[in-house]
Amino acid sequence: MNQLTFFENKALSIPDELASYHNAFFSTAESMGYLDRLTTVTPWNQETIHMYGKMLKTPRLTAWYGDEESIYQFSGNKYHPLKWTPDLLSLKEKVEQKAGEKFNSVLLNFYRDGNDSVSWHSDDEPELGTNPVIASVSFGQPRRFDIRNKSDHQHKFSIELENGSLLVMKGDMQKNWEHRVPKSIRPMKHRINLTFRMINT
Ligand SMILES: O=C(O)CCC(=O)C(=O)O
Ligand SMILES: [Fe+2]
Repeated sequence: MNQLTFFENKALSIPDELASYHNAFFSTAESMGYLDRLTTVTPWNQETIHMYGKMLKTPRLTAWYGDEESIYQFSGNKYHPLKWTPDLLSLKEKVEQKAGEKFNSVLLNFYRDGNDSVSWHSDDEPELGTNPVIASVSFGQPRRFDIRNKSDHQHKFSIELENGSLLVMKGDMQKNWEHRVPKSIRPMKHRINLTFRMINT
């Protein structure tokens, strides 16, 4: 069973208007290949963020790829993307076909173990536009993905993002909802997540 929330024995998935989930979008063998190659060839970075007057290290490693003009502004910094690799371009094409959308950039997250995480946030930067479609691919260790309503934190959903899965977020998912990947006290192996985005330039 993948879903963690249940109602009368029926698994509750994310409402269709917020996201669609595709398990085994990539085969296990394909996924393991991508995980291995992306782990080793990506120039991973650990960003520092300013929070509560402290400089904190982001609890995961990241990398940003995309078309040259897909510059991403965050906390007063401008991030220039790395150039597409053949692997990332082929992933982008498959994901674009399924999502029925074009993307010009991808953010890679590397969760090294259960201590790595991403805390509650929405991907609502202005350059993503209103109601963006964001396609999220996961390789490696399955991790829990939580979603909660911004105005009612008790209104929430959880799913497990499995090896080779594709989650397409859409509608008002970024406007009215937040998401996270929580830390886990159970031992966790490597996971790489890729979120394909269209940055308006
Ligand atoms: O790792 C994930 O599944 C989510 C990553 C995420 O939310 C993000 O990069 O904005
Ligand atoms: Fe996100």
